[in-house]
Amino acid sequence: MRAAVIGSGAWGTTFASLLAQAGTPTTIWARRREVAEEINAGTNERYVPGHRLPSTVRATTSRSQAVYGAQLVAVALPSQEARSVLGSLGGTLGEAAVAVSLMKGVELGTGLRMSELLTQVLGLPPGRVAVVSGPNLADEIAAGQPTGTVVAAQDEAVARLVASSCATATFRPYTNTDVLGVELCGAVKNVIALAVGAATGHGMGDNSRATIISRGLVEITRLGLALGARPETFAGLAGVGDLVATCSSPLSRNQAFGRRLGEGMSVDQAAAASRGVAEGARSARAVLDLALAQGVEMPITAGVVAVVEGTATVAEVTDVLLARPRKAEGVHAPPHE
Ligand SMILES: NC(=O)C1=CN([C@@H]2O[C@H](COP(=O)(O)OP(=O)(O)OC[C@H]3O[C@@H](n4cnc5c(N)ncnc54)[C@H](O)[C@@H]3O)[C@@H](O)[C@H]2O)C=CC1
Ligand SMILES: O=C(CO)COP(=O)(O)O
Repeated sequence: MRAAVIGSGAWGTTFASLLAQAGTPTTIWARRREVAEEINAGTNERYVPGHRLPSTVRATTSRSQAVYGAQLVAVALPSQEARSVLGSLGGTLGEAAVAVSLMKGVELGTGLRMSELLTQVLGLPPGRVAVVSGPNLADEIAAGQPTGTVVAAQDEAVARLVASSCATATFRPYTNTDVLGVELCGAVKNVIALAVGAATGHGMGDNSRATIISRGLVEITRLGLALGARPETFAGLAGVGDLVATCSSPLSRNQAFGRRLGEGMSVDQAAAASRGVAEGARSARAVLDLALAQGVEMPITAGVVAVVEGTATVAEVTDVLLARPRKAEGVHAPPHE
């Protein structure tokens, strides 16, 4: 077994290390030559500072060379860049190769989840595309801290294959066949983490944070159910697990991005200060468009879109959310009369 990882950022490099630790030699595609050379010398200080990479992790700046002969091709790019980066690989993967999305976003304009995008751009049947999503802050995993994750694929056998290729003594994958649900959880929790950060930056405390997390989970669940996800997925590692990790960890880039907005920075300033991609900032609009098309209400997500697009301040969004008609707690509860 040989694997390729497209993307040499925090998660791509860390996931490549997991694959290598699990016994699968892995080649990373890096956009920049100096990053590829550094990985070949055993480190990636910008994205995985302070860690040595296994010797069976290699890197190249040639996409076709990275995927040549790979039975597993994992993709860890910013979601909005995936289409353009992967375009040249369409139809080049081996007969039995499996593509794995490590990304947590929704494509703007098309509303495609990343597994759908991989299917389309790489020319693969949906059954040969898997996703990995869960409470997986790259810095902690690179440091060898234990965590669980979810590997989802339509075909349980494909999910098991991917799970066995990345399982280590500290990285414990569970399998799931609810690809849609697992993927939506990952994309929407980034939007909710951004909202939590914005509230914190604006001076709100733990009660506000917990309220946004809980009502955020309702939004994720509402959209997921409307699109056909399975309810139990939301209570699992990819749902509650990742929502809690991202909304409570100071390591989260999405939360930090939101906090900077809450403190008064512009979107451009917050992006410039970010340690890496903050998917929630760009996927929020795509998620909201999906919700609008389904007639699903997502008021926190709508608030994030308004702040990111500059049509409302954090203070104005807070007022709007608090002034909404009161209702019962349920996912589908109508407003009180
Ligand atoms: N970092 C983390 O803890 C985790 C990240 N993810 C997800 O994985 C995906 C990738 O995230 P990270 O690796 O953390 O991002 P990152 O910001 O650390 O790295 C992104 C990588 O993509 C490359 N890139 C950016 N724009 C590009 C372009 N136009 N063309 C080619 N390459 C480009 C960068 O050079 C870099 O190598 C995101 O969807 C993220 O939500 C998922 C789980 C954990
Ligand atoms: O997806 C993640 C943790 O599971 C990483 O979150 P951030 O992109 O907000 O850092």
